[in-house]
Amino acid sequence: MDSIAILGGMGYVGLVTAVGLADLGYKVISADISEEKVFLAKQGKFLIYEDGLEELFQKNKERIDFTTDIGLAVLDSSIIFIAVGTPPRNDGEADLGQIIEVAEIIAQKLNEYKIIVVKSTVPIGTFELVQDILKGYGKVEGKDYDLVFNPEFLREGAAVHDFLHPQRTVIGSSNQLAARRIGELFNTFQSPLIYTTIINAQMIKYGANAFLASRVSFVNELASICERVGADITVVADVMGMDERIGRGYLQAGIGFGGPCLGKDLQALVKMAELFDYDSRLLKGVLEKNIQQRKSIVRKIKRALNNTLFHKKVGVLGLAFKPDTGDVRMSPAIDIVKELINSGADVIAYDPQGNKEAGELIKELKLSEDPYEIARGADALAILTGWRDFENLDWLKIINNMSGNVLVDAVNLLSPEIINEVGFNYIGVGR
Ligand SMILES: NC(=O)C1=CN([C@@H]2O[C@H](COP(=O)(O)OP(=O)(O)OC[C@H]3O[C@@H](n4cnc5c(N)ncnc54)[C@H](O)[C@@H]3O)[C@@H](O)[C@H]2O)C=CC1
Ligand SMILES: O=C(O)[C@H]1O[C@H](OP(=O)(O)OP(=O)(O)OC[C@H]2O[C@@H](n3ccc(=O)[nH]c3=O)[C@H](O)[C@@H]2O)[C@H](O)[C@@H](O)[C@@H]1O
Repeated sequence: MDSIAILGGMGYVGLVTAVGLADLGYKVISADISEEKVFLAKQGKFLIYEDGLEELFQKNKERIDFTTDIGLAVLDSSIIFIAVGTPPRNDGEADLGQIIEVAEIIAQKLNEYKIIVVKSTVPIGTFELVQDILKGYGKVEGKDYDLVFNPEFLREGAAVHDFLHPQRTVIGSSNQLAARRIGELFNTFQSPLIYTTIINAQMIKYGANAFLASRVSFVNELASICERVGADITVVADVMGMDERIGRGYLQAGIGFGGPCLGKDLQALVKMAELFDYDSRLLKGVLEKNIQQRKSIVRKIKRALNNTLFHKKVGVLGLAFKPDTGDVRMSPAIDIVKELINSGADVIAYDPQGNKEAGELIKELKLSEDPYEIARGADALAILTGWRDFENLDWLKIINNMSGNVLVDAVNLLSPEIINEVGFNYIGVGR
């Protein structure tokens, strides 16, 4: 049976892939440069929280090893998955530094034929770069190694579920045999296995994320129009989604898309298009609308407070980029909080899971572990993440703690009728 190395094995994708492949019965070596993450993992502790991950790990732990020795992981495996990060550079292009680092180590340590599977989201040109690195060490494609792209479609917060129940598995390669061997790893899943070229697989991954982002910006654009004409976007989007051709997903208007992926991949796609002489004005518009959306939330809060944020006390509920995760990376809430603070507001925030990470990002941000505490003396409250728990807060107790009555619900979580009845001045998005 194949033994599998996962490089970047302590990241969101790497760890879930490692645990998931172990659950499919494979022996896995999860290798990562982060000494801290590997040290904790050896004790069965992980820095990321994903529903079901710990249980799945406990069930399969005899099949998983953790190491910081990337070279050893390469030597000891017949299939190498690369799941390192591809963060955005300042200009929006994907930073391939981590990919280059691991490709160099693979090239140095490759001792016999292995299949190298890239799981990270990587732009066109990356596979040629990896081939060049391997060639530089005298490694010959087809003899010493073959390359496969197996893009990942999991969502944070539902990562284990998405790994175990993929809607499709995409295998891109120019080598049929290598592609089939990787496809076989996943052949217990009921979903379709798609074999295609590497370039198609790359465009499938970027296309999927760009389309999800476009839906979000599209519904936010409609919301902006609804707001002005006096319609309710929640009703409009709900009924639009009943048409099977449109579908219900990603039609929730609100604060805009955030997180480490949709925005990054959309920017990378725009840059990639530019490198191939195409100016994608449509996709640039999607990004622009997303930035506008965040600004419009700040404007709503300001307007409701007589057009000034200076010395106004604003309580913030939610910092994570979406509910069910503590991840605040590229969270719209973080940008909004920074803008409020820069405009002179006194901000205190609460997130069920993201407080610690947010505090590291915004040093001057006051945090509380108690949602009622942030309302104390507040002129306005803003809901910036759609945590379901917020729906069940005692809103009467909250308004009694406040000095004002403004509630900006940037994620359209609450029912305006119920909340207004409590005495709030409810302000949603597109309704
Ligand atoms: N987070 C997500 O939900 C999804 C991410 N992706 C893609 O998967 C890739 C990984 O994303 P995440 O898991 O979120 O990133 P991450 O930042 O959580 O994990 C990357 C891991 O790689 C490690 N690393 C960095 N340099 C290394 C090196 N030279 N050798 C070994 N390990 C190294 C880091 O310590 C870290 O643990 C990205 O390309 C991303 O776009 C794709 C689908 C979903
Ligand atoms: O490539 C990736 O990294 C992943 O990116 C997204 O997953 P994720 O970033 O975890 O989050 P989503 O659940 O897709 O949400 C993205 C953002 O859109 C926002 N959103 C989503 C849906 C919606 O209707 N409205 C809306 O504003 C969310 O609040 C969040 O900020 C994709 O959904 C995954 O398929 C993909 O694998």
